[in-house]
Amino acid sequence: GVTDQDIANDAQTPGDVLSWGMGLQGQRYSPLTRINADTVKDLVPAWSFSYGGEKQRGQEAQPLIYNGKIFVTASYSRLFAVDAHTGAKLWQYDHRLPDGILPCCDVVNRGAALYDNLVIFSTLDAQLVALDQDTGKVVWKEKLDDYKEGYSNTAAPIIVKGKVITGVSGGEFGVVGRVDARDAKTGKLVWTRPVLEGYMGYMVKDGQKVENGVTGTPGTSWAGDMWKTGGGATWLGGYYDAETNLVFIGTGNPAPWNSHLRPGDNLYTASTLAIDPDTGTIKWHYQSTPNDSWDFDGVNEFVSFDLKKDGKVIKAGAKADRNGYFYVLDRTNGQLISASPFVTKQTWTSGIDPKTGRPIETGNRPGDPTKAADGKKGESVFAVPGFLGAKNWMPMAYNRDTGLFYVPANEWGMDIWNEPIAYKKGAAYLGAGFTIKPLYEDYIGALRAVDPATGKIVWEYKNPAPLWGGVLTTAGNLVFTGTPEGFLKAFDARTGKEVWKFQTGSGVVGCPVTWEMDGEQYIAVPSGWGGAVPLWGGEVAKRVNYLNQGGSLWVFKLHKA
Ligand SMILES: O=C(O)c1cc(C(=O)O)c2c(n1)C(=O)C(=O)c1cc(C(=O)O)[nH]c1-2
Ligand SMILES: [Ca+2]
Repeated sequence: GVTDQDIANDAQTPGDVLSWGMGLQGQRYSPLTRINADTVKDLVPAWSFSYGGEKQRGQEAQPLIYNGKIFVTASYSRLFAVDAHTGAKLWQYDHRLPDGILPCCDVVNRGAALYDNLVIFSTLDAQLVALDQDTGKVVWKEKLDDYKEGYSNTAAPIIVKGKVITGVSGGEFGVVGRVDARDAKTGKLVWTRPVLEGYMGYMVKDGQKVENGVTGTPGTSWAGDMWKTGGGATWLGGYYDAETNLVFIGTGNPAPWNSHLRPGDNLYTASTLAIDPDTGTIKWHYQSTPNDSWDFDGVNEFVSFDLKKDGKVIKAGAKADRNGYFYVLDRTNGQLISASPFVTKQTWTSGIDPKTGRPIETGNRPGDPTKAADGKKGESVFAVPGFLGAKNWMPMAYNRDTGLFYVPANEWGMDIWNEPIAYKKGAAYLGAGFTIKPLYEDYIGALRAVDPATGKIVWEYKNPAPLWGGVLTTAGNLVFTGTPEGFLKAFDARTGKEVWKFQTGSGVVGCPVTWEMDGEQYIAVPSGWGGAVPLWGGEVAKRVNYLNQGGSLWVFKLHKA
């Protein structure tokens, strides 16, 4: 079975892919070189596997590879085990979902975690399920929270020292964002850490709840009782860095979207948190969007890397935030090193104050509805980025050879206005209306190579439709990502030149991975258009809706002459 040591070594062992991020730091970098910028022209399909059924929605997952098997999750909380050599189905698990689930942004799932002989994934009705890797039978199942209150789960769990670490979705329903650690073999809770100031966390000792401290004093960052239903969903899960022994997890938007109802910074929403995996203590936090008024959310992944600057090596981490800034922080203490825009336009700040780390706002916020003539609709403003973000959930990759981050970015803005809203359990809690708008005729998506030492964009690839898939980079000087137009594409990691593409038959919003098996290198990526763009993208979505939906897993290898 998969051990803690195997998981700790994941990034260095190209024969398997055991964790979300292809290694717990989340660099999505493979040392493999057989498929490289020269040979990639000979990359051809080895096989493809259809997910079947009528449940054809966004396939955002990152496959896992272990022991000749591929474990891949699919829309509607399904999980397939497939023979990595032949593409034959080994087994399939269909989670029985109740009618009343409340996912905000499509019925997606981003992947599983492997531990011992288990494959563990979370479901849209906010459960965590552990299956036997050989049979697909349920070994344990735990309720994370109540789906009727708006809790759901779309993220891949991670395993840190025998514990399975999860977040929750539901920021659009006023849930309480939190991080949980459970014993990966049994599913039993070890600790829980709410991420809204005011809430108490606790550990479980001998079956008893032992409180382990409040998260802060809400009075200073939240108005009144607003913190109690304040969102901050941890909906993308986290990464872990062994050098600092910290779990890095992003927190989403404060609830409701209407920021006039919750004056203050609203800690710890729209932040990066560093959490001690042994106790659940928050060691540091960095809030990128205080009092978020645009659904900039901030859940984006924080990727650990060694920053080489002025002849020194700094233990750093980087985050391409939905708010348009590429942040580099000292990952030992959360101090800001740099923040640079990675999109061409943003309207909400004139920059990030390097001393305080806070945004310098321009006042480009939707107006207060209580100040409007009719008391119902506040002044509408045009704001950039749009609420789907300069970058959404789709994970970037870091290449240790080029020293560059590859960021799947989008260029769009929105008209946004605020409306009155009151909290009601299980109902949408926005208090805002919006229309997303493209900025440019010829592209929305842009894959950008960002130099973390300077913040400069070294190259870019422009895509007509928004980019919505994860990124993979390799020592073969390659970067892979998918497009809603149906392609998996490969780029030269140094120049950005497109060197290969393949049409998969539906939009690619999944996360590609690579591994080595019997002396050959393979690439796998799920295909299947969906996610938030077709649901919320308005006129933007029309730019892409020429491909059918449909779920499948594509696997490629080099053609032998
Ligand atoms: O606040 C939340 O709880 C939450 C959850 C999710 C999710 O679980 O997928 C998304 C969002 N917010 C969100 O704001 C968003 O833009 C989004 C896009 C997607 C997607 O899978 O395409 N999910 C989500
Ligand atoms: Ca959200």
